[in-house]
Amino acid sequence: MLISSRIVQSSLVNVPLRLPRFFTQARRVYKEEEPSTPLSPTPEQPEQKYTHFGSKTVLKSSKQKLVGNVFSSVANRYDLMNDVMSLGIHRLWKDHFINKLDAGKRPNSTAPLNFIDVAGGSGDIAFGLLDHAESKFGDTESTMDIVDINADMLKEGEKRAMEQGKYFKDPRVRFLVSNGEVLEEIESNSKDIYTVSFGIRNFTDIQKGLNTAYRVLKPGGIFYCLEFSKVENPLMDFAYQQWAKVLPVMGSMIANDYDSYQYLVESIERFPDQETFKSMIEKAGFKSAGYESLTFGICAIHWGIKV
Ligand SMILES: COc1cc(O)cc(C/C=C(\C)CC/C=C(\C)CC/C=C(\C)CC/C=C(\C)CC/C=C(\C)CCC=C(C)C)c1O
Ligand SMILES: C[S@@+](CC[C@H](N)C(=O)[O-])C[C@H]1O[C@@H](n2cnc3c(N)ncnc32)[C@H](O)[C@@H]1O
Repeated sequence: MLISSRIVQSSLVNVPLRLPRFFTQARRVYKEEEPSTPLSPTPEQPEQKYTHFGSKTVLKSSKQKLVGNVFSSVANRYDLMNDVMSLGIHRLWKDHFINKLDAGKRPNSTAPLNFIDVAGGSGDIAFGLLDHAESKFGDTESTMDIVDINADMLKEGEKRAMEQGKYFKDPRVRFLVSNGEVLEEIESNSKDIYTVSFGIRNFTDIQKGLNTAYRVLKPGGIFYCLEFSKVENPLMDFAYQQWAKVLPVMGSMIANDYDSYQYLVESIERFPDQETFKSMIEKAGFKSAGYESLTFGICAIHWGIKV
């Protein structure tokens, strides 16, 4: 019997797991650790909080630049590396994310939606959301702000829009270089849908990013996040950890960049687990917060509503 690709696809994205009790793992707690060898503050550098850059402890003021260097370095091989590292499964995650949100101006509605895709990079989610709104609801009016702190990554998005002949120099679509933790150009209470995909993990202050998402959303607006998370099944976690060890080697061989992919692996490890991140979403003020783990918890979709 031919197994339809959709059955295979859905089994790779969302595996209904009934874990026996002895399989459950203690939840790893996300916390900012003080540096093991604290840099003593100098007169030029008053006491500064530290943060992590992957597994390294760095001055908080330097993280944004370090992350910027990483994404400027990976930008031109970003799409290829995603397919290689995830065996193409990242596409299934993103399709599921877009279909589950199912956003678009309904035919009987007069008000187009205002989307913002933060850390939008090469446009996978932003373009996918607009395509979905148009194909499912005939929506060609909703607007999209694609925001990213890194101009090189945004250039990849603009290049794709130009090559595909869609959304380039489109009055509905803006490409904005801006920090997702602040979004100073975005008015409060102005957006209907806020999405962030594989981006918030890289923020210097994740809670600040969530608080800003809350600020820019309208009452009734939806926060929607796709991010790496914690693998709940110990056997799958073991296999995943072995795979993760290979990612920097792939980065070195394909993109000539071992360190950026070592950072990727370490940043995934540092990101809070599903429940902890849900609590952070609630702390920002969102209600009805929830999540869905995908592919054994390799990543998860989290959401919340601004009431
Ligand atoms: C610097 O930061 C980044 C740089 C960059 O270029 C991209 C990103 C964003 C990254 C992604 C969107 C994808 C990254 C991919 C991974 C972290 C790997 C995910 C791994 C898998 C989906 C496969 C896991 C493999 C195993 C568990 C090994 C055993 C199983 C198989 C080989 C068969 C496949 C079966 C399953 C997957 C269940 C970035 O942040
Ligand atoms: C792995 S890429 C994700 C791109 C895209 N959302 C996707 O799903 O493929 C992470 C993106 O987050 C961006 N980023 C990191 N820190 C950011 C910040 N503070 N504000 C906005 N974007 C940020 C990076 O520049 C990069 O483009």
